[in-house]
Amino acid sequence: MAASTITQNAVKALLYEVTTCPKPGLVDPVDPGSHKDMDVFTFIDSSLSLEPYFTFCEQAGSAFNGSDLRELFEKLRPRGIQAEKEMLAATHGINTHKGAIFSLGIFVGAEAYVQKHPDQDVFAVIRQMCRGLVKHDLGKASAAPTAGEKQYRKYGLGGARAMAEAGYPIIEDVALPFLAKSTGTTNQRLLDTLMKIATQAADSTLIKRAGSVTVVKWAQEQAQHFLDLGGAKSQAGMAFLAELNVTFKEKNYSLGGCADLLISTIFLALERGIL
Ligand SMILES: CC(C)(COP(=O)(O)OP(=O)(O)OC[C@H]1O[C@@H](n2cnc3c(N)ncnc32)[C@H](O)[C@@H]1O)[C@@H](O)C(=O)NCCC(=O)NCCS
Ligand SMILES: Nc1ncnc2c1ncn2[C@@H]1O[C@H](COP(=O)(O)OP(=O)(O)OP(=O)(O)O)[C@@H](O)[C@H]1O
Repeated sequence: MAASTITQNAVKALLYEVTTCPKPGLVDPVDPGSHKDMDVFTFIDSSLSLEPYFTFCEQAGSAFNGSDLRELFEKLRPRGIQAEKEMLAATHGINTHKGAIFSLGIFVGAEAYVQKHPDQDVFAVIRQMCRGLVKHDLGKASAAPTAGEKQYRKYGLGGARAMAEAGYPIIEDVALPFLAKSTGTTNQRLLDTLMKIATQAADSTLIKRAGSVTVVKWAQEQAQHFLDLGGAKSQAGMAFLAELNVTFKEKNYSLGGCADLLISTIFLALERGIL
């Protein structure tokens, strides 16, 4: 049976993001960036493996009729852990989409819920779904802390979880309006939107790889400089982006979190006919 529109747009969003080129440090069709263990084909395999997961998230969102939306998030989470395993089976053990399984799964569930409850707003629904998430996940010590858990202890940054609990303000207030107003080819619009996200995000993948939080301000300044030069539609912008890609690869930097935020932005843009 063909997947529904929501699920198709989720998979499409993953494929649009990896196709966008050239992204600094990230995997795209001509360059795996700072990710030597994967390439665009790994991302295609990973994206298609996640279709049953998005179908689940969509059905769960569509069927949910309770009064406490945290219960919807609690339904998605164990299925998300299974989806991580399915991704790793499809990629022979490589983490291509861990962050996207988390954030896009939330968006798919929320969007399906909103389609059944059209008086509600998707970002407000996400805020209700993820209420208390940072305290719940990061408020206790863990035996084998992840990068996100370590950064919470060291810098007080809540990473992907804090972004979800706040209802993704970077997407609602910055990325989606920016993409809606953007012009040019799809690739130019998506590159500019990625860099717009990078002017504001505190990306836990970047912090982990740099081993320092000061990298955040540096990366935000680089992204702003690219946009100030005229972005993807300008020769100066594209020349600067090529230099930035070299710097990212030399330093083994990656904007994995920004890529995930772009993926969810693309998903909503497809849902709303902006792309
Ligand atoms: C919260 C998640 C992303 C794990 O976080 P973790 O502490 O392992 O890592 P970390 O915080 O560094 O981020 C993981 C990924 O999130 C993305 N990310 C990084 N920064 C950001 C940001 N500011 N905003 C959004 N996404 C980001 C990146 O892709 C990164 O690789 C999720 O995988 C999770 O909940 N894992 C626990 C198991 C689980 O419940 N899985 C199912 C989720 S539905
Ligand atoms: N096009 C892309 N290229 C690379 N990473 C991406 C891309 N799109 C999204 N990401 C995100 O970046 C994350 C991968 O980052 P990273 O490779 O640092 O994680 P890791 O495999 O846990 O760490 P390491 O490679 O240091 O062992 C994934 O969770 C994924 O969600």
